[in-house]
Amino acid sequence: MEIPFIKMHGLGNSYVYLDLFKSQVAEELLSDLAQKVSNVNTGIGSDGLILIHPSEEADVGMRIFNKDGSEGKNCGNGLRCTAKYAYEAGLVKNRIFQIETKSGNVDVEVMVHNEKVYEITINMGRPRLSRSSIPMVGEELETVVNEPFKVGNQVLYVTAVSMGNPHAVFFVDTIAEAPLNELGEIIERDPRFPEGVNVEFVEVVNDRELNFRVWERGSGITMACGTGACAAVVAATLNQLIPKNQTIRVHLDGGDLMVKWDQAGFVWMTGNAEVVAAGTFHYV
Ligand SMILES: N[C@@H](CCC[C@H](N)C(=O)O)C(=O)O
Repeated sequence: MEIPFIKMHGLGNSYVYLDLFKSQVAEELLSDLAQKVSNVNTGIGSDGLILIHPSEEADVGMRIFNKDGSEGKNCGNGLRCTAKYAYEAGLVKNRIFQIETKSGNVDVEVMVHNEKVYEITINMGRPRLSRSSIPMVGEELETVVNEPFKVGNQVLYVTAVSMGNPHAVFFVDTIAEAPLNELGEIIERDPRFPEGVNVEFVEVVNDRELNFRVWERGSGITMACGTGACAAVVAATLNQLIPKNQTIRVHLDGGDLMVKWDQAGFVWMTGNAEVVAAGTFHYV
């Protein structure tokens, strides 16, 4: 089967995108297709697959599948790429529009120069903080902030945040010491997170900057995670490491995102998105 695709990335977090306004793929093939396109040797090479589809609730819809074929409910970098594509391909006519995700609709604004989108701001909604909304097992509390979290012989301290998908944030003294390879997969699959978790290590540089590295659920180490950067700002605020209602520059492996958790409780993310390639994937 020949499947038309576009490859895009947000700060190096790359996905193969299918425009389902133009073509269709059967639901039962999607998980397998995500694994195949993601393979760097036998596929296109990406962190997963994203579907851009017609929506009855918003202007356009987005679904995300991780590299291992599992479906996620939200994707910050994917949202910026979807927004860029939707505007440039004429799926939407205005610079301000809505995208539907499996975790709700988000408001989007694209900045345009010569008909090209060069920056995207997304209202990522209010973080969900209760233990059951992560979800994380244990006594239901309003928040899970700096809670001791034993992994093997070590005790780490976790702050848990849902941005529509689950994040476990750990603060480290220096980002170079973030134990991504050693602990990323172990924490992702820890039974205390029944749906798995995205794992972030964060260094507070000062009250306006964070250094950030991520192990993503279903994809492993990636160069950036938009929902993760939002979760990091929320977690740093909850731990009183940065002030609320201030724009924070988050340094990810693939570049920077600007994130603000505002007075009304909404998290705003601003960054760019790039098109890498377009073509046809030969799916067998
Ligand atoms: N890269 C994403 C998040 C993708 C989904 C995530 N791995 C999950 O399973 O929740 C982002 O930019 O937010």
